Amino acid sequence: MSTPQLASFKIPAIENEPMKSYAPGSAERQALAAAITQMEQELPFEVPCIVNGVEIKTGSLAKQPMPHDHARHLCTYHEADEATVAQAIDGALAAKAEWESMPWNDRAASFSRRRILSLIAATILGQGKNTWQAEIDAAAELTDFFRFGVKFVEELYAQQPAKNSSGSWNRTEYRALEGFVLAVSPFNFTAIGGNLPGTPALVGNVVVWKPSPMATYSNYLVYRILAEAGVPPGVIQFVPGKPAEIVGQAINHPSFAALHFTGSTFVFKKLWKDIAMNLDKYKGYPRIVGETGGKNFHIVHKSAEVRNAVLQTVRGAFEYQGQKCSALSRLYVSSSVWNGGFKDQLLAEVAKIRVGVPTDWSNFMGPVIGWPAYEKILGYIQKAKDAGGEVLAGGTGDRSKGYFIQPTVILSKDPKSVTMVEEIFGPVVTVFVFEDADFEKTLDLIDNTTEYALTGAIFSTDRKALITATNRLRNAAGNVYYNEKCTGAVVGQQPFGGARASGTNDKAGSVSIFYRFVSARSIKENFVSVEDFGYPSNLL
Ligand SMILES: NC(=O)c1ccc[n+]([C@@H]2O[C@H](COP(=O)([O-])OP(=O)(O)OC[C@H]3O[C@@H](n4cnc5c(N)ncnc54)[C@H](O)[C@@H]3O)[C@@H](O)[C@H]2O)c1
Ligand SMILES: N[C@@H](CCC=O)C(=O)O
Repeated sequence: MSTPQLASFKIPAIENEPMKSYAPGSAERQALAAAITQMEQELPFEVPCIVNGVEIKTGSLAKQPMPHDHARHLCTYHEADEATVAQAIDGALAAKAEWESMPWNDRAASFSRRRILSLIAATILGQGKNTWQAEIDAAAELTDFFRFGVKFVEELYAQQPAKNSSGSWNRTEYRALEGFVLAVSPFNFTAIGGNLPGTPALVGNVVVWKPSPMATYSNYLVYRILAEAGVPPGVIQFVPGKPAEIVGQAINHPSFAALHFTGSTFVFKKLWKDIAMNLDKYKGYPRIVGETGGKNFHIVHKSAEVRNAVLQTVRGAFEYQGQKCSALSRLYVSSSVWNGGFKDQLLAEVAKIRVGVPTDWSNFMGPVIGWPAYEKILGYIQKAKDAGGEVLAGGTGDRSKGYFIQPTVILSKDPKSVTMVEEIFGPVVTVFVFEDADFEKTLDLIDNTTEYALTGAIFSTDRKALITATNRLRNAAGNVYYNEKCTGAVVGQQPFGGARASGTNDKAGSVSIFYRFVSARSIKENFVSVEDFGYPSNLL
């Protein structure tokens, strides 16, 4: 028997989750310190796959090391094998009918969660974020994704045909996709881990979720939080393990209906091609949603307020060790500003940055995520040097205990040198100084230098310069900031995503993304019987 829905419910008013400051002596600092200590005492945790709400221990074990202390690991996890993935897909498809037909308010209730302290601690220890970065991610952004998601779906469902001809009623129904959604999430945001399965599930889809090996424990806690909040068994299947195998098996399945991916451009393009090659296997045309890499810029006009531009640059480039898709990595500065104090202030501020374990409150930067990232980032610094780049700050690393790289500033005379073009995903910013008179030429350069188009910021007190830059850079970034760093988009405030090689720009944190995970059905009901098949125009 279907469940009656006896009212049109309104969701409670929502605001962005207030962020806690963790100031010295505050209750939240004390509580978080205790949660971290407890987690450190209890680790390593054992993480199973979870299929149909049941823990599966395959026995094929992998570790998630802690990037600040690589000899120790936060968890050991069971890698999903072929049988487990098959069971996850079958189980999700079996859970689909009940979930998609559940009254919307009941589905929504499972996503109206509150912050969880252990998730912040897991993000600090497992992904190397300092407290503030973990707070904006695992507490604020995750909560916002879910709560605003509920509001966006309410808005989506309210979109109904504008007109009804006399004697009829038109309705639009937002069906879940036919089949299952595959969510493949990155290491760098616990919130994105939750959002990738959460968004499709909110609109009634069932999801097979493969988390990043480097964020397994925090993502497992997200799964548990959702399950405890009421997401039924089978609706989200948690299958950590070998990426290529698990993802390959899922996209080979005839019921594969959508990919919800965030990660590198390289992997996304590969998956898109694999899906295209499988097209004849599928029942429909799979939806492909992917937010990927960036090569984000700041341009500092001669009219810029220098102090603000410097400090925003430091945060944009070095927060979370530059491991945000939105991180600043190419900086264009007008020569009068560069020589008139920007350079000196930038280097003085960078020299103040403390790099070290994320559990030490005074560290602004922590470790990069792992050994391959460490090698890759230092490799890019070497390539920049080989190409004649001048390392003004940093350039070195220490991997004896954790993967630490100093904040690095490179000055390049060649605006198309390798570190101006390719995504590094680490604490490295390359500067190009342009003549004041070449502002417009530099805008074209920004537009043409990389394949990416994710975020950018314009620093100027001259409105005309802001307008010119905004127009000339129309397709160079999906998120643009004036006099503010190019990172830190907030759900419900700056819908996030870029175009070109940076992704499908479906705007996480807005109603737009939900359209990608529904397949609308138009229903027309007629209340007036016809009396003859002929038309008045047929009458003689
Ligand atoms: N645009 C955005 O919103 C956004 C947000 C966060 C991160 N990112 C991007 O993500 C990247 C960093 O994250 P990452 O290192 O986790 O990315 P990644 O591409 O290495 O991994 C992303 C996911 O894909 C999986 N994967 C890796 N190789 C695979 C393969 N061959 N087949 C199938 N799946 C595979 C990984 O296990 C992970 O779950 C950066 O490029 C960054 O710019 C983008
Ligand atoms: N919300 C983030 C984007 C996440 C990318 O990794 C920001 O804008 O900093």
